[in-house]
Amino acid sequence: MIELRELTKRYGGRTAVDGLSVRVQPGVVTGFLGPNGSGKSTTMRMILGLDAPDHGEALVGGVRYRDLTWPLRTVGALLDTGAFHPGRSARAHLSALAASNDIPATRVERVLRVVGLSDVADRRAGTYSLGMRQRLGVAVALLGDPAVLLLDEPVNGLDPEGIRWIRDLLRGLAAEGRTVFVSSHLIAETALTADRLVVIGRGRLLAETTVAELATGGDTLEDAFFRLTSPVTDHHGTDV
Ligand SMILES: Nc1ncnc2c1ncn2[C@@H]1O[C@H](COP(=O)(O)OP(=O)(O)OP(=O)(O)O)[C@@H](O)[C@H]1O
Repeated sequence: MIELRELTKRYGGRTAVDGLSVRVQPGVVTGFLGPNGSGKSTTMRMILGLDAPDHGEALVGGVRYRDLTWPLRTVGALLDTGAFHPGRSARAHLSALAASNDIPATRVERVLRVVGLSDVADRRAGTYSLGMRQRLGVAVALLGDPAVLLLDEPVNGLDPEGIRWIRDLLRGLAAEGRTVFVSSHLIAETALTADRLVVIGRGRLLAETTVAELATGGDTLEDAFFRLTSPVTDHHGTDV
């Protein structure tokens, strides 16, 4: 489980995340939705200890990230798919991470298989397409067999086959009982993957709901999403 308690982050005079309190449950995919600039990435960075909150806290399995003994074995994250050394192969990259996190080497071959990179595992990551880098990012997230997974806009830039692959993978991981928290600004795509939804705008919680509940209002999912977020969005779709 992920628990956010009054999580708050300010940058200068601007509040990027504003008193956010949410529980993200295991066993389902939870979509984390909001317009551009609404604070999704900042929230994820705070959960992962990459940014310090000004107020409140983020707990993973009841523990702050910085207090986890083996973070990679508790929470896997996909934040930035470009963050691989271009001269290193996928296998070398995963093997180094496994060794430094006390993860058995057998996990390397396992996650390479799961993400479909076994056949190209010795090629330099610098030669990978965006979709292959995304798969390598997912392999890193899965390496420690974590109970909690955090993915920031995982379908960005992927082709339809890649999108379907991510969708099936996330649903499978949730069905295994893991907590899967995935951010997006696209309600239609999120509705195909997620069961639960956390919707934010200007850093504040707008709704904690399910896809089914959101769709019962009579209008389309997209209309329901716009209705929720429009008070915090200007006519260009940019957060103001
Ligand atoms: N390092 C930073 N310094 C200053 N302001 C920042 C920083 N990081 C984020 N912000 C601001 O905080 C707000 C929230 O940004 P954040 O990236 O978390 O939103 P987001 O919902 O992930 O947006 P997107 O969907 O566009 O990725 C924005 O106004 C952004 O400009």
